[in-house]
Parts: sequence; structure tokens; C-alpha cells
Amino acid sequence: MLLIRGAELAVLAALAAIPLLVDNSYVLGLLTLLAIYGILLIGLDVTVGYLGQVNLAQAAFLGLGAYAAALGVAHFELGMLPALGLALVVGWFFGTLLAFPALRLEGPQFALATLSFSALSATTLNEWESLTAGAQGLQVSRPPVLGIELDAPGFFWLCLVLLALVWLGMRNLLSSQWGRAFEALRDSPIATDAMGIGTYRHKVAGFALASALGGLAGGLYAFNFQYLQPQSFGWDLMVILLLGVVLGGRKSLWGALVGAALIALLPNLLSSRGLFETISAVGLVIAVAAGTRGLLKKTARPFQALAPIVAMAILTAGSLIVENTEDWRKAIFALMLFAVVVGLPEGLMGFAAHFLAQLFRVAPPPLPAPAPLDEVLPKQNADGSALLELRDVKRYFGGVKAVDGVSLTVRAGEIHGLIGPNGSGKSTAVNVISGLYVPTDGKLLLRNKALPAGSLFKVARTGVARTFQNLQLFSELTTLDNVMVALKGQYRAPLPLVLLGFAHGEERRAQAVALALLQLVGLQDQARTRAKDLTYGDQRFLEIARALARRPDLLILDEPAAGLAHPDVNRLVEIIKRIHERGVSIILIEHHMDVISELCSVVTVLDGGRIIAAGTADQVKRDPKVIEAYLGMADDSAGAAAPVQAG
Ligand SMILES: Nc1ncnc2c1ncn2[C@@H]1O[C@H](COP(=O)(O)OP(=O)(O)OP(=O)(O)O)[C@@H](O)[C@H]1O
Repeated sequence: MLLIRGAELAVLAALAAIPLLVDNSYVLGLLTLLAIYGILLIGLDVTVGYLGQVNLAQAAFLGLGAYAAALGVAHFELGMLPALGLALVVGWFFGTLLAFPALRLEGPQFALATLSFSALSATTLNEWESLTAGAQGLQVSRPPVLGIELDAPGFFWLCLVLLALVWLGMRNLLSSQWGRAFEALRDSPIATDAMGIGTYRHKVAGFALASALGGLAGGLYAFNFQYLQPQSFGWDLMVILLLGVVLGGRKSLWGALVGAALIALLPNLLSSRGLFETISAVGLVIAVAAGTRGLLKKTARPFQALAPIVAMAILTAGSLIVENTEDWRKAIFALMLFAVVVGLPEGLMGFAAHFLAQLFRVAPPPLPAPAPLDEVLPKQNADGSALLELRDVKRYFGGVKAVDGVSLTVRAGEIHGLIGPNGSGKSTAVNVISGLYVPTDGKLLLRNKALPAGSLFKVARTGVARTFQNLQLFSELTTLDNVMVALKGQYRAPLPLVLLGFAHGEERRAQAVALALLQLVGLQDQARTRAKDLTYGDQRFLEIARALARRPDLLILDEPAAGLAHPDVNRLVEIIKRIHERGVSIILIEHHMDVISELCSVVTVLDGGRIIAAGTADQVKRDPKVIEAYLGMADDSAGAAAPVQAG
């Protein structure tokens, strides 16, 4: 950690020292642009990298921020800092305004919405000539900072200080509960909602933050160039910004800085022959190194390894042959983008990080001791009172009556088994209870209060947690982080404290709690393993630990033994017993009748969306309707064997 902090400080100090050592206005101009683009790309990376949304509006926010700062100075005689504050607020305001409707959309539709906003913003800046001077361009004067006129190095240092502050704030934010929530909702929005974290509101917050940084960068841009034209913030720039994020490496502050350096250099790269030749050659070396490493370690397919080498070889040869590199601009960008997208999907910094990790082998900071289970999961009062009541609940899909008038009561402290042949409506029933589906009709009560209908997020906040039949883990996050995501509701340091880095205490407490839950399911030694690298069985246990982090009154386990090998099924039974000892009430959907018999005090049997039997496991196993329902299933799988045979 100290090494990383040291590297950050060294790079910033080196950048700050350059104007003292080199008296060159061209270099200073590039450095200033690097700092401005750095802020802009850190913002863009929040949406593209962390939230996984294709945001095509960041250039527009740069423009809006630039004009806001310029007009603030021209019309209200603002100083530089208030003008930059105005640019930030304008970016944030329009970002929020766009985010509310646009983030209701997904994938390409969202990208199109941001594209439309860019077009609208460019047209308005262009046509509102009385305010912006339109295509003619707007002269901008650079106001003093706290009464001091800044020369070129002074302005660069201001940009660098702001970049350092943004860097620091974002590093703190992204390594906090907020950053984890952003990553979680990219991996599984359904599970994020089910963990009580509103995906929509977090996406809106992330987008607004990105736009605010776009606005701030815009203010600096205006005072740097001191001349604005609406067409500078159009589609061309947006493509270059995306190129910067992809080239530098997503989800990385370093990646944003490297991307910013590249896009600051790009236009100059082509006009300086020597520089272009050098960069092409360096690109070829990187492509060869990455390709060879990929082939040797079998992490890359031959095409993935060879294509970038061929592309960079063409670029290097071209840099030596062609007369005027400016004429080949688009082909050059295309070759570079192709090489990076195919060969280095994690960007230059992602690639460099592998090497640096091997070179320095920095041990992660030690984890705290697990918190006592009595604090993490206090024993609940299992008094047998009615916890969850379903009254004549129905859920139809067109003509399919998946759940057709189900009434049942789950009592505090019981493990309530829900069984039935395939397609009998079990998953639909729990999807209605947990808020994934809106019921077609009927009432759902938790402790005599109506359960919110059709909102995973709201139901999660009432004390209901669940796992999923088809695993819904945050696969890119570690085991520990998966559990910590679900703790967000319990650890809420105010945002300013998080940005300033004063949330570490809270973070340590959350780690200790998460470790205790991992210990409960036997995964404490895998805390730093990424969820996608766990065995299938361990992934199922991780989902249970994550759901427990919600400290639920009611835990719904949707076929937790599905696909588990026999030893893991035994382990699962032990885990469920341990959870039950804490007084947590459980609804258990299961096909393994021996698991149901061992664990459940009450069993409800569904068939065709209706309850056909209820009672103890022994009673329902002997019920003729249940036997008929199961035996009526032609050649069913072994896992779904008739209950009479399995017990
Ligand atoms: N989203 C949906 N759209 C349309 N039909 C659905 C949907 N979800 C479930 N169904 C139908 O509802 C019925 C009940 O399905 P459900 O998945 O709830 O059963 P299940 O008891 O959980 O089955 P399994 O044990 O195979 O998971 C089935 O006929 C299924 O095809």
C-alpha cells in the first residue's frame, strides 16, 4: 500500500517539478492538458469502467462546464475558483437530469440516450448565439485565483492540485462501500437490489459524479484555451475520450492518467515524426511481450496474441514509410484501437499491473480477526409467531398460472420447506415474496405489515434476504467483498468523510463482520479469492454468507443443494443448522427430500401453482396427492425423485 501511495506521490511531484526544470511552453501546454483530461477520464471511467455503461455524453459535460465557467466569469465576474465550482455544479445538474430517464434504459438504448443528449447540448451551444456566440466562438478571460493572476505554470499547478484532489477523493470513494456497490451492480443488478442496495439510485449517483467531474474539467479547459467553440465538444472528442479509457485501462485511476497522457499526446504524436516512430516501436514491443506471455501462459488464443503484433508491426513499418502521417490519421487510430481491444482488453495499465505485481509482490494488508458471531448475527427470538403470511397469492404469466391462490404462514424460528415437482411454482412464489415479481393478486404480510410489492430492494430492507437458484454472485469481486457489499446498509459514513478517507474504521469493522460470516460457511480462507474462481459448491455457500450479511429475519434459500456433490450437501445441511441456531427463520426450496426431512419442521407441497399438501416431512411424504404429483412426472431427474423414495 505504501509503495502505491509512494508511486502516486512521486508521479505527481515529478509532474509538478517539470515546469521548474524545463522552460518550454509546448511541454507545459501538454502537461496542463494531461491534468485536465485526467480529471475528465477519471469521471468517464466511473460510468464506463465501474458501472459498465457506455456513456457517450462526457464530451458534452466538458462543453457545458466550459461554457458555464466562461459565462460565469463574463457575466458575473466570478473568480476562477467560484467559476470552476459553477462548472462542477452545472455538470452535476445536467448529469442528474440526464441520468434519471436514461438509466431506466439498458445497453445500446442507454448509449443512444447519452448520444442524443450530446447532440442536443451541442446544438443548443451552437444556436444560442446571444449567450454563447455560437460557431463564431467565445473568448474567455482567465480570472485570478483569490486575487492572484496565474501565469502558465501557475495554471498548470492549479490543474495538477485539482487532479490530485480528485484522484484522492475517487480513490477513497472507489475503495469504499460505494465503489463496491458500483462494481456489484455491474456484475448482477438483481443481486445488488436483493442486498438492499438500490441499483438505480447508485447508477444515478455514479453518473452524476462522472458528469460533475466532466463539468470541472470543462471549466479548466475554458481557462486553458481561453477560446470556446461548440464543435470542439462533439463526437470526434467523445471517441477519443473512450479510446483514452480503453487504452489506459478501465477501473483504474492510473489507467485514466495513462489514457489522458495518450489523448493529450495523440494530435501532437502525428505531427512529430520522431515521437510517432518511437511510440509505434514501443507499441510493437508491448504487443510482442503481451502476445508471447499470453501464449506461454495459455491466457490468450493465437489470434488474440498475433493480431495486435501484426497491427503494431504495420504501424511501425508505416511510420517509417509514409510521407505525411497526418493524412493517415484515421488508419493509425484504427490500428491502435484494434491492437488494444484485441490484445489488451484490460488496457495498458491492466497489462502493466500484472508485471508490477510480479516485480514487487506487495502483500495485501492483513485482515482483522473475525467479529464475534453473537454481534454479527445476534440470536433472534424464535417464538413461533406468524412472520410471513401469504393470502391467496397469485402470479400469472399470460395464460400460465405459475402461482394460483397460495396461502401459507411461515412462523418465526421455523425452517419451512417448499417442495413440488419441476414447474410447480416454487421459484415463482419466492420471486413474488422477495419482490422480483409483482403478484397478480393476493396479500403478502411480514409481521402483519404489507410487504412492498415488486421491489427486491424494498423487500430486502424489510428483513428478507435470499439466494438464487441460478447463482447471482458479484463474480469479479472477492469472496470478502461479495459479503461486504451486502453490509452497505449497515455502514454508512457520510460521503464527505468517505471522500476524505476517514471511513477506514468502518471498513475494518465491515471486514471483521464479513469474515465472521465467511467463517460460518467455511470460506474464511478464501476471503481474497475472486468469486468466479471458487468451486461451484463454495459459490453456493458464498451466496448464503452474503444473504446473512443482511441480518435477515427471513432467509429464502432457493435450491441451495442444486448441483452439489454429496459431501457438499452434508456441509450445506450443517451450515443451515448453524444459521437456524441463530433463530433465523428459513424458507427452503429443495428437491433433495433427505435434506428437507432432516431440516424442515413444516413442509408445503406445490403442484400446478397450488398447495396440494402441508404438514411435517413424514406426513407429506405419505400424502397420496403428493405421491401422485411426483410419480406423475415422466422420467424425472434423480435430484427431483419422488419424496417417498428419497427420504
Ligand atoms: N418469467 C416467466 N414467464 C413465463 N412463464 C414463467 C416464468 N417463470 C416461470 N414461468 C412458468 O411458471 C411455471 C412455474 O415455474 P417455476 O420456475 O416457478 O417452477 P419451479 O417449481 O420453481 O420449478 P423448478 O423446480 O424447475 O425450478 C412454469 O410453467 C414456468 O414455465
